Amino acid sequence: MKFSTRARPASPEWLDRPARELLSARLHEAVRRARAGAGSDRAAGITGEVLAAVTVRVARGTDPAAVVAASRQPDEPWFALEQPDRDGTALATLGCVRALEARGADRFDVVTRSWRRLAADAVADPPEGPAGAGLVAAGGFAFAPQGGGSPVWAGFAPASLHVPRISFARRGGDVRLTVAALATPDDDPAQLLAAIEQRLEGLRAASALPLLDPAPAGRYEVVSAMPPEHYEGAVVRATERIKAGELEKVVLAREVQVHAPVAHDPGAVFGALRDGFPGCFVYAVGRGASTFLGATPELLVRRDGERASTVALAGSTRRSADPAVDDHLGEALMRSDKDRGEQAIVTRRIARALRPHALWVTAAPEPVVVRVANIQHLATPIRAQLSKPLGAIALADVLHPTPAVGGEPFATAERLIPQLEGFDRGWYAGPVGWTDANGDGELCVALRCALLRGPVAHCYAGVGVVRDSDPAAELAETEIKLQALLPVLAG
Ligand SMILES: C=C(O[C@@H]1C=C(C(=O)O)C=C[C@H]1O)C(=O)O
Repeated sequence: MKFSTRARPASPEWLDRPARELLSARLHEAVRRARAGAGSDRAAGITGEVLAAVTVRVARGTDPAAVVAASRQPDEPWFALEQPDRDGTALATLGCVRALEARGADRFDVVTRSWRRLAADAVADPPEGPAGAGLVAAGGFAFAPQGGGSPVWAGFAPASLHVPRISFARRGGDVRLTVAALATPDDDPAQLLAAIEQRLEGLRAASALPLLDPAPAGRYEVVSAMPPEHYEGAVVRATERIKAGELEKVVLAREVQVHAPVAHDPGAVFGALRDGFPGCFVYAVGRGASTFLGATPELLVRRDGERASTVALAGSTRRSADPAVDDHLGEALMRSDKDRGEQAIVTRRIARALRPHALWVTAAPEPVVVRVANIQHLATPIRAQLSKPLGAIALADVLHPTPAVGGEPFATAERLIPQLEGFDRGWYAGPVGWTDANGDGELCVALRCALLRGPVAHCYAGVGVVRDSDPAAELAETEIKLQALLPVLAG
């Protein structure tokens, strides 16, 4: 018997020869521009840093998150955002050639300006194909301007977008790979190319994410960071402030931790979330050894040219395995004055925030019931035609935080939230997503989430507190929301 001795390549050749030549030419051009820029006016924003990238089509079956999870080196930054039910829409990135970070009230503005400058100067293909194909900046923002200062959130700056080394964007069967480098005046284009090629050689063409351990050994412990009575007490105090006329609504959250006998596996958790919540935005942001991930039903904003879309999501009830009971729960939610009121506060504020930037803003006259595996919500889709060239990150700045996660009026809620909750929200309820070189992009609200740090997972869930909120019912609602993550994390 004769066996073929021809060695099969371990990985596909990600860039063919013409793509390599194009990349090489772009790297030369980027270094040339970086040198020219370094000698010119820094005050005009010319910094001597120029991005170069090339985008190619790759095999239809390529699974962006699976390739990234399988190829990630220890502590290499990564990002994934996927909505399986929306035609397999996915963006997954690996590495970082340039981090855009900021803190404080103008953090959205600071990273927007840096990104615009880099994107405008870049030597790259214009965005084309699936959303997110081409050069992007991906990452997220803390809930509060200085949020994430506590040690558990180390690595998660209040604003942190990365321009990745490698990114995959997919829609349907169309998958694109973008590879990027940052050229500075002292760089050698040949070395920049060699670094990219070396990283591409280490990419593994995985077609599935790892599975969760079906029979984990050892003890898992689920603990409230603070006793549940602390949360009920916070709800009581919030309703008192609302009745005193200080504010209409405030969202209060709590933290629950899962202590596992071994380190949580972010790739496997991401895989379980996308299987269990295919209609949600399933996201992951890896910084150092930590990963912040979740499956959220809430879009903060999608910007596509002059169109902006968002959704006002508020008002929640549980689901039932019995379809008749499930429908009944949904109908009761639609008829609940408390939930409709909570929802209307969010819709009104979003429309008001968008109006100064739009030719028109439309909100559906009535909310609809949106169902995900563990919970149902009231949702009002909202669309706007922009009258100003605001990009996705600037729009996130206009909208964040909506009263779905903050309160109304926010100036009052902003002071009350840390006082009553008593912990650092970090990136919980902040925007997570990406923007491209045109300013298009998508950001979701990071809910139903966990911060994975080795064997400990920090999970967060909150509810909107209004005048007639019942503390026990609100505590129960946090438990329903936590059911997105706890079964996946707790072995
Ligand atoms: C704050 C959270 O969820 C938000 C609050 C909701 C509510 O109070 O009904 C519903 C959806 C979300 O906008 C959370 O999941 O932690």
